[in-house]
Amino acid sequence: MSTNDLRTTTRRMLAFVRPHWRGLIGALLAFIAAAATEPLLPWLLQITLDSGFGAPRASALGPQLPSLNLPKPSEPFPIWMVPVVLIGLFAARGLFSFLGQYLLQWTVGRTVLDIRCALMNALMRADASNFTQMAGGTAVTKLVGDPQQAVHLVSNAGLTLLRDGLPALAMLGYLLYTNWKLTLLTLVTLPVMALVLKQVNKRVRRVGGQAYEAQMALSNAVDDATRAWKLVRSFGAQEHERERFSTRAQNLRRQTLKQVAANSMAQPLSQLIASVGLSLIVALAILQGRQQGGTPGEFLAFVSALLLLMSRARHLAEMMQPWTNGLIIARGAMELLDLPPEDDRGTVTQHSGPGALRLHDIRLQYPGSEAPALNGLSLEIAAGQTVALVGASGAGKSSVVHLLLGFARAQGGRYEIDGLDSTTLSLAALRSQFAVVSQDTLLFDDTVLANVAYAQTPDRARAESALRDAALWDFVQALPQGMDTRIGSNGSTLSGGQRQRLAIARALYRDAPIWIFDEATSALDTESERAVQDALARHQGHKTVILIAHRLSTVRHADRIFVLQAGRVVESGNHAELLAAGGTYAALVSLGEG
Ligand SMILES: Nc1ncnc2c1ncn2[C@@H]1O[C@H](COP(=O)(O)OP(=O)(O)OP(=O)(O)O)[C@@H](O)[C@H]1O
Repeated sequence: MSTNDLRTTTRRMLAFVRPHWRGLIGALLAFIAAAATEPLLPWLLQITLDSGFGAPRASALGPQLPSLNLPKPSEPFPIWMVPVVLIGLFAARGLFSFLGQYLLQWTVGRTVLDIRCALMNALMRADASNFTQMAGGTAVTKLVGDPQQAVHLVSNAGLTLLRDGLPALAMLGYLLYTNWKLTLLTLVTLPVMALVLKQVNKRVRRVGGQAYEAQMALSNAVDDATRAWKLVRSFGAQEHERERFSTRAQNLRRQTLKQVAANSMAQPLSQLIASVGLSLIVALAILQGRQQGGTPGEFLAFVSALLLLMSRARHLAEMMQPWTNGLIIARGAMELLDLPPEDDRGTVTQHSGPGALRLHDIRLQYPGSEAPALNGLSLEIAAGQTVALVGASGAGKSSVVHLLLGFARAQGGRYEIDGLDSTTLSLAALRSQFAVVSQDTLLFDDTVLANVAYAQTPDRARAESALRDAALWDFVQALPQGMDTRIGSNGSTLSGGQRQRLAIARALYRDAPIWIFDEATSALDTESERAVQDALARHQGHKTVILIAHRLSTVRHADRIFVLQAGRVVESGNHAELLAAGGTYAALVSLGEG
């Protein structure tokens, strides 16, 4: 992490804190008020001693403290005042401390919330390509753990800056006032100390970055092992996963140790430099005292003030490490803010058409891949038509879906929807035209109803109709809480076929003009598949339906079948026409039947 990165991250953090500055100022005032009660304690003690026992007896108590030039009570005060004032003082101090902590945490909490929401926002806007590279655990750590930890570390460091910085300044003023020559000489050691601390900090930043990466790798290992728990157990791979985890955990331990070692170097090094400076100054002070005269009291006052300043300065130097570590974590999390967002330049934000599609000479190549996934692909689908895309694995069927939904942009060719160039539509407007059931069934840890009416206002009657069409109504009705039954993480309490039918019901519920079924019935038994096909047939003519299936029996009733090969359409027609043509489709059918 470079100094520039540190500065940028600090600016970014401050931008998140700024809206909550009132909380921060409130906390600061409360801390100052709490600190201000401290000198009152010795003063009260003095009053108690001087007046509580009657008239002051100078001979017994020795000389008055010269520095405490405070009002002296002349009359003995009533005894009941002792507990009242003492308790009142402690109560005020406690209250201000509590208020300071509370307001600080309020500010921290608000800031963390804002950062988390901004990160989630960035994640939701990020281009699809980001998700193919990002591990699930990474996003969780960056959104959940990192903001809290980063703001906590940085705010604690900031608090130290206030707690020690202000008294250090005051002490410096006092030293300059009493002996400016010697004090200025003391400051000579500062550049040396700054140089050493800079070197230490450089190392802290480097090993801190490595420790952060190691932590991310560990989170991802846990994410893999829990998400793929069935696979892990069926492969008997628990030991393998344990070892993968243990290797990464060891690495994190090593990196953390290096981090702690780097952090701990700051204190002894700064103390060593300080001791050189201190011995020099003390020697000079004695020399000055001998030559110019001066009382041992003056000498003692100067040296003790110097020691106090150094102790504060040491705390300030130590503050750099948590500050840097906090910023390293913050930068890691805020990387999400820099993810390239989706290319959403379309200006038409509302579209409601019949669902006609035209792709002409499309060329699509994924970033980083050698060959284009779609290479001169052309096809036309009239509104209300049911069409099928077939072809060998890797022919480009799913890439057509990616293109239609705007997850990937074509590098060449033209994609029209209802006669409009798709790039003129905003992504939200474009996607509102589709309901998709994808190859990998994705469900949410919520009720059946919430899954069917996903991200829309739930309408029970409409959900029931969608569940009936998806041949799942009988099953849902028999559940203990019907549509209000929770289905577990990714629908873990359902069978594969039930999960797929629920995903179908979700697509049917969405009132979009174009339905895409990408291998959507692969997990269904023949009876359920027939039921879904019957439901689709009932909508035929009202909806544009795109079916993608390896089992050709499921697409034979389509109005038109497009056969894809190496990213382009090589044949099209209905089942009978394509069989009669005796081309690729006929070969695929005979392969399937054979
Ligand atoms: N995100 C991606 N990044 C890079 N290449 C990709 C990506 N997705 C797909 N591809 C490549 O694009 C080509 C077409 O893939 P696509 O998924 O469209 O095929 P498909 O016909 O749907 O295959 P299947 O029937 O196996 O699902 C393949 O060569 C694949 O490796």
